Amino acid sequence: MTQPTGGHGRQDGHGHHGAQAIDVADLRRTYAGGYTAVDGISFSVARGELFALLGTNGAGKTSTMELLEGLARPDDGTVRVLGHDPYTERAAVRPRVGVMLQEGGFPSDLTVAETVRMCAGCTSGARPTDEALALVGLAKRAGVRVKQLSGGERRRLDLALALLGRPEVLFLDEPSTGLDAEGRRDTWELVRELRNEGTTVLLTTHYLEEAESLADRLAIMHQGRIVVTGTPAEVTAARPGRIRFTLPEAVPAGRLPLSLEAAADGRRIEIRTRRIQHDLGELLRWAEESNVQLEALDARAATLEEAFLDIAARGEEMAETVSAR
Ligand SMILES: Nc1ncnc2c1ncn2[C@@H]1O[C@H](COP(=O)(O)OP(=O)(O)OP(=O)(O)O)[C@@H](O)[C@H]1O
Repeated sequence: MTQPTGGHGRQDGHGHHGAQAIDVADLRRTYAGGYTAVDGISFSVARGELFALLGTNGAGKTSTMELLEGLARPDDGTVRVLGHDPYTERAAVRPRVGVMLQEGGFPSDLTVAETVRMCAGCTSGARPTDEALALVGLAKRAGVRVKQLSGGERRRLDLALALLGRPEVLFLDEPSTGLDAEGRRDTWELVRELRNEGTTVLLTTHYLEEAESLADRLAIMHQGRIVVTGTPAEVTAARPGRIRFTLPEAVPAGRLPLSLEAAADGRRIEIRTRRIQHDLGELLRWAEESNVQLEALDARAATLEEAFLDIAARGEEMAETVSAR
C-alpha cells in the first residue's frame, strides 16, 4: 500500500477547533420489538484520536455506529459528530465523514475501477480512482469485476470508498474481518497513517490485538452498555497479572510464602496478582533463600484479551461496580 496523501491535517475550517470530533451522551436505541440494543452510553473521541469500540456479539457496537453515522435516530441521548447532529444535520456532517459498513453492497457487475469512479462522482473533492485503489493495495485489480473479488479484496474496496472524500472522521465497522494476516497488517498500517495525518477514527473490531496495537483509547461494550473505557494500558492495568512456574518434586506447594495467593495444580503453580512486581520479588527471594529451582517461570501483565473475556463472563456485575464509582 502507498501512503495516503493530501490529508486535511488537523485544521478545521468550520470553527470547532479543539472540540471533540465525536461526543456521545446517554445514548439509547431501542428496536421495534422493544429490545434495547444501546442502553445509555456516553463517550467522546478527540480530534485525531483512534478509538476502538469492542464488545461481545450483539453488544450493540453496530447499533451505536449507525447512530453516529446518522443512519438512525437515537431514542434518547445526544450524538455530535464534528459539532453537529449526524441525523438532523446530515448535510453538514456527511461530506466530512467516511463510512465503511460491515457489509458494503455494491453492484457486482461493475469493475473495481468503475465502482470507485461511480462513488467518486457523488463525492466532492474525491481522490483520483488510482490513488484510492493504491491506498488499499487494489491498483492491480482495477479492471476486475467486483463479483470476482475475494472477500478480503471486497473489504479493501469498501475501505477505498470510505476514504474517497478524504474524510475528517472515519467510521470503520470491522475493517479487517475476512482479511488474511498480511492484509490485516496493511490495513493497520494505512489506518495508522490516516490517524497520523489527523483523521479521527472510530473502529469496531473482534481482533483484540488490533485494538491493542491501534487504539489510543477504547471502550468495551456488553449488553448495550460500556463496561470499561480507557487506553489499552489502563484497561488491562485493572486486571491481575499472572505468574506461573513448576515446583521441584521435593518441594510441596505448602512451603510457598503464605502472602502469595497461589493456586496449585500438582506441581504447576499459578499466582494471579495485581502487584506483579512485588509478588514476583517475594517469590524470587524465597526461591533464592530456600535454594529452590523454579522451572518454566513466566510472569506477565494481563492482556486485552483477558480483560475482554473477563468482561464477557462477568459483564453485568462489572457494569454495576464501574457505574457505582
Ligand atoms: N433491526 C433490528 N431489529 C431488532 N433487533 C436488532 C436489530 N439490529 C440489531 N438488533 C439487536 O440488537 C443487538 C445489538 O446488535 P448489534 O449489531 O448492534 O451488535 P454488535 O455489537 O455490532 O454485534 P456483532 O459483534 O455481532 O456485530 C443484538 O441483540 C441484535 O439482535
